[in-house]
Amino acid sequence: MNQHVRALASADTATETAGQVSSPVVRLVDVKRHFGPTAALDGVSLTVGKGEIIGIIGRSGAGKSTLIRCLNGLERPDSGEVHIEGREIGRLGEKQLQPLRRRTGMIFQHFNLLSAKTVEENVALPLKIEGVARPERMRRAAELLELVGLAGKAKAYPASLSGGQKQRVGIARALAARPALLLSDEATSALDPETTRSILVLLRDINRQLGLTIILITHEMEVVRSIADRVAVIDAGRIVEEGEVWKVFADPQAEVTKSLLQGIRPQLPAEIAEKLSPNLGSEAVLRVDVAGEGALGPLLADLGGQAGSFRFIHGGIERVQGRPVGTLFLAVPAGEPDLSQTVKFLTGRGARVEVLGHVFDND
Ligand SMILES: Nc1ncnc2c1ncn2[C@@H]1O[C@H](COP(=O)(O)OP(=O)(O)OP(=O)(O)O)[C@@H](O)[C@H]1O
Repeated sequence: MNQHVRALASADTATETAGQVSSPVVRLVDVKRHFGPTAALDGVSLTVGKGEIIGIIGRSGAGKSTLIRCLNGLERPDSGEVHIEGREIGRLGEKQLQPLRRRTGMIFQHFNLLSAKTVEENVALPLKIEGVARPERMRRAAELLELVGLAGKAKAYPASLSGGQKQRVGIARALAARPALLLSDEATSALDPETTRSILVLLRDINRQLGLTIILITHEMEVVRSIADRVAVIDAGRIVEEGEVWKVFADPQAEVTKSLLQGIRPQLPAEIAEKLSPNLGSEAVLRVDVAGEGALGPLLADLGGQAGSFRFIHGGIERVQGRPVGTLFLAVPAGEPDLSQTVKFLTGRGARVEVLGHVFDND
C-alpha cells in the first residue's frame, strides 16, 4: 500500500470505528416501486455487507436503474425499506438525505464530468459543495488522482482524456467525500474490453485497500465474473437468483441467469448441435457442469472406469473467484441402462447433467 492509499485507508477506518461495523451497509426490505401498471421493483429484499462487491445484473427494463435510484435517494419506494448504514432513507426529507448521500459515491456509464473544469476540480467538486476549503480539497484531489493512477493529469481537461482515464476521474470524484458505498451504474459499458479490465482491476484494488462496499449495476456477466463476490439477478422487478458468483456460474437456476450466461459459458458447437436428434442415435450428448477444487480430474477418470467409453466433444474450465468452474460436452453410450447409470454417476458426484440429444458415433 503506498503512502497515499495508507492515509486514505486510515481515514476510512476511523469512520468505520465510529460507525456500525457489524451492521450491513445496505439493507433493502421488500422494496416496491410501481410506475402506473409497471412494477419496476416488485418486492426486492437484499443485504450487502461491508467490503463486499455485489453485482446486480438484469436485462434492459429489469429494474436496475430504479433500484440504484432508490439506493441514492433519488427515487422513493412505494413501500418497503431502504437502509444505508443502518438508517432508513426511504422516508427521509431532502434536507435529511443530503448528509447521507455523501456516504454514497456514484460512477456512471458516460462519466458525467464537467467539461469546463479541470480534472482536479472535477474530483474536488463534492468537497467544494460540502464547503471544504480549497487547499484541503486540492490536497485530497491530488491524493485521489494518485490512487487512480492519474497524478500527472490534474490540470488537464476531460476532453483530452481517454474513456478509461475519464472513468478514473469519475472514480476519484466518487471517493472524494469518503463514501461507505460506491454505486457503479454500467460504469464500464462504454469502454473497450481492455480498458474495462483495467477499470475493474482498479475497483477491486480500491475495494481491498479501503474496505469500500461496491454495488455494480450491469447487464454484462463478464463484469460480475471479473470482480464481484456475490451476484443478484433481477428480472421484472424481482430478484430471481442470488448467490456467490462461482456457484451461480456453475449452476444457474433461473432462466434469465442461464440466458445472461450464454455468451460467456461454453456452448455446444453449432455443427454438433445441428446433428442432435431427440432420441435417435448411438450416443447421448451430455452437458456436464461441474465446479470446485479437484472436482473435474477424478470425475473424468472415474467416469471412464465406471461408464466405459466416452468422447470428449467440447468444453473448458475457467476460474471464477479462484475456483474451477467447468462445462463439458460428452458423448456417452445411449443405450439403457448405460445412459441412466452415467447420468446417475455424474449427478452423484455433484455435477449438473443435461441430456441434450443423441448422435451417431460416426458423426
Ligand atoms: N419514470 C418512469 N416512468 C414510467 N416507467 C418507468 C419509469 N422508470 C422506469 N420505468 C419502467 O420500469 C421498468 C424498470 O425500469 P429500469 O429503468 O429500472 O430498468 P433497467 O433494468 O435499469 O433498464 P436499462 O438497463 O434499460 O436501463 C421498465 O419497464 C421501465 O419502463
